[in-house]
Amino acid sequence: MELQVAKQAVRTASKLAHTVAQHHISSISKSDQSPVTVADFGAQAVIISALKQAFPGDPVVGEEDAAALRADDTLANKVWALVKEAAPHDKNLSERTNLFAAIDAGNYAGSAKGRQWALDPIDGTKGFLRGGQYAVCLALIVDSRVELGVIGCPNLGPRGGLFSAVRGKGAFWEPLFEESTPEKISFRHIESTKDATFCESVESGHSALDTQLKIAQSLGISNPPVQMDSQAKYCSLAKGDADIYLRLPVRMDYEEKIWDHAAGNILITEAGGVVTDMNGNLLDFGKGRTLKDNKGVIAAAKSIHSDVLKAVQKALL
Ligand SMILES: Nc1ncnc2c1ncn2[C@@H]1O[C@H](COP(=O)(O)OS(=O)(=O)O)[C@@H](OP(=O)(O)O)[C@H]1O
Ligand SMILES: [Mg+2]
Ligand SMILES: [Mg+2]
Ligand SMILES: [Mg+2]
Repeated sequence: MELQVAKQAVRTASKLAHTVAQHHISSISKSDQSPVTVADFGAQAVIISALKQAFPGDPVVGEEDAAALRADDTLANKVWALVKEAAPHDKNLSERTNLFAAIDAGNYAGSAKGRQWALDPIDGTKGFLRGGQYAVCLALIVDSRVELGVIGCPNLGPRGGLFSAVRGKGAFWEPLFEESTPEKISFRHIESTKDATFCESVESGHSALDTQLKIAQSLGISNPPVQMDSQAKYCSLAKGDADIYLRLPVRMDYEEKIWDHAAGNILITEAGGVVTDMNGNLLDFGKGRTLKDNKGVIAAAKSIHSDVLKAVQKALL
């Protein structure tokens, strides 16, 4: 039930974003200087509305809020038109006033106990703006642990990708905009770290790419890294296109957001990988809206994760 609802909602939101991407996209700048677009707001509205219909009692930790729309009627009308086109029969979104409430329902502060959804309506908004990779990411967290994750990647591969994982059930790929049987995916088998390929951030402000280069060298890696925005990085590892994703903090005061990692986290573990922080601890999704207790992210195949962790710790001594 949860999986079907999450997949349908991510498909609808991905279609909305993909439609916006066919035209010139403008963005507004949030208080942290990061960009947000009409597609981020629209995708958050349709996903939260679908969740509230199926699971009215479940809280949602979503990235966006409706403040900018409440203050700008033209912007609100644009988002409303997208939402009506993407989800014309949604009863929770029958009037424009419902739009703000749906988006603002993502304001949950997070908790260590019980169910909560983590939603990144568009992850990699910068990638979205440059026509690169971006991802619609939704995860169900129960008692601080991710139980289900769904990621829509409109630009990953010729048919896009809908990635999904449920704890204990494996990781799957299917084309994003067609109905077809999901295919099981997994990490590729590699014997040694020297054969590995990194998948890394595009933004040097999001991850210490210079340090990562040194770590790659210390692991004997000569393959050039693959750079892409968003949780499409986790998807690439899970389907065996790359082997290591490092996200090493550039600023020690930055706390990673749970919606930037939750769906990718279970996709990795269900595809045969391991995710820890740079101290080797599992990510704790029960500390609020951020991963307060973790610094850095290391995702890799089970067979090489401990070697990668050692190399990271040596490089940061
Ligand atoms: N300083 C800093 N450090 C780490 N992460 C940050 C930082 N600033 C922003 N963000 C978050 O990065 C999210 C995008 O990450 P990506 O992996 O797509 O970025 S990139 O590959 O580095 O370009 C991006 O998510 P979206 O806003 O959903 O695009 C942000 O939540
Ligand atoms: Mg994000
Ligand atoms: Mg986002
Ligand atoms: Mg953002």
